[in-house]
Amino acid sequence: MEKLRVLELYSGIGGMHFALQESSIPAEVVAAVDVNTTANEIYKHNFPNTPLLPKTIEGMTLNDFNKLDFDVILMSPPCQPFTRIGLQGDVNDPRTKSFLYILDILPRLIKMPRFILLENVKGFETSSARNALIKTLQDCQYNFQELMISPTCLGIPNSRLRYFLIAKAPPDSFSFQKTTEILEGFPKSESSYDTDSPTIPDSHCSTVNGGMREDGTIIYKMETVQELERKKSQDNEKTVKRLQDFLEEDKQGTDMDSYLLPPKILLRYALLMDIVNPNCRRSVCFTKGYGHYVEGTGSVLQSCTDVEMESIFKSLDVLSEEEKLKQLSRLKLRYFTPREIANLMGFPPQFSFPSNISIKQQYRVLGNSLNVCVVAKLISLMVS
Ligand SMILES: C[S@@+](CC[C@H](N)C(=O)[O-])C[C@H]1O[C@@H](n2cnc3c(N)ncnc32)[C@H](O)[C@@H]1O
Repeated sequence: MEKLRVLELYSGIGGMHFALQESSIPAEVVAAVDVNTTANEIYKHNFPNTPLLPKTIEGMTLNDFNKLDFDVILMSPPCQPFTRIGLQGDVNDPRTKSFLYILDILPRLIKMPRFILLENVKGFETSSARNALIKTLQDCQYNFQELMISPTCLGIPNSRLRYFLIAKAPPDSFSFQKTTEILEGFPKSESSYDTDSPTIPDSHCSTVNGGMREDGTIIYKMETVQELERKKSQDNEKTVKRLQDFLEEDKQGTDMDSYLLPPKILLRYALLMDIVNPNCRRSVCFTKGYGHYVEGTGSVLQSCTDVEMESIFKSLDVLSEEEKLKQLSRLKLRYFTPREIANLMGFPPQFSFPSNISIKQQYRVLGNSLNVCVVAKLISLMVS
């Protein structure tokens, strides 16, 4: 098979490029396009030989696209216009402009790409932008399939439910039976997990419900019975790996203490966080605010497993601030490191950050990226 020429749009830190490598499809990225300086620096650090265009997509002319002579588009357009907790500006949000521009360019290309893969947040499927995408693909006679997939489908203990669309130009068709429905998980024949095991309910990256005391000091977690049940069933799901497989060793040189939750955060938010331990088989979606905003941005790790979490939380209410802190500190709650989040997101060991990129920036770009294993499997599925 001749090498496929791939155009990576909204390339960020190169999640799509890593997925392409992971899929083992003979291919080369002929151009990556992104406007973000930090993301571009990280991309260049990891893929020094890939042509990276640090410009806006709408700043590229039809001629620029034609000259790239690509067979595949891999893209994850900005998701803020479609997030369920956001304003849902959809096509009226200026951040959707570049995507609409791509849809306008597509039918006018000298050579339309054979394959297109798009990733976006849950919420995109009900947007006008999605309808415009479907109309363009139908007008251009593409075969396509929409899917909603979380890495838990692949036995990875992390929820990151995302919308995907894979498209194939005629006369090629998919190796699986396509449907007009949005598939939940991979097509049956393609995933032994899906056929052999029950679907694991995904947390949908939701934030944890909470409430504040009248004096404003402590926020209580109001976990529903269903949430507790879901967590329990996820932790019992033997086909999903344990978090310990994704953690960094507490080796010399990694200053794990710097990831411990500071006392102020512990006192104020400990009851609101999604706390997991190395034996768990789940974690919630890590977003770009992780390590900065506390609520709903990702799980925190109980690194001292000798202490029973329930025993600490049970009596917390009646304790003084000082005692509370003492009790909570016994759990050694810490943030996941960027490397651990990258591991959960399927980034290979050779992925790294340039030394000048701060931890906050690392969390931010990882939160904007994607699960490499999920996309690798989708690329294989699309091209086979
Ligand atoms: C959801 S992130 C994609 C992340 C990427 N897939 C990764 O693995 O890191 C969207 C990216 O689109 C870029 N972007 C947003 N609007 C753009 C535009 N008009 N032209 C080029 N890049 C844009 C942002 O800088 C951001 O890096």
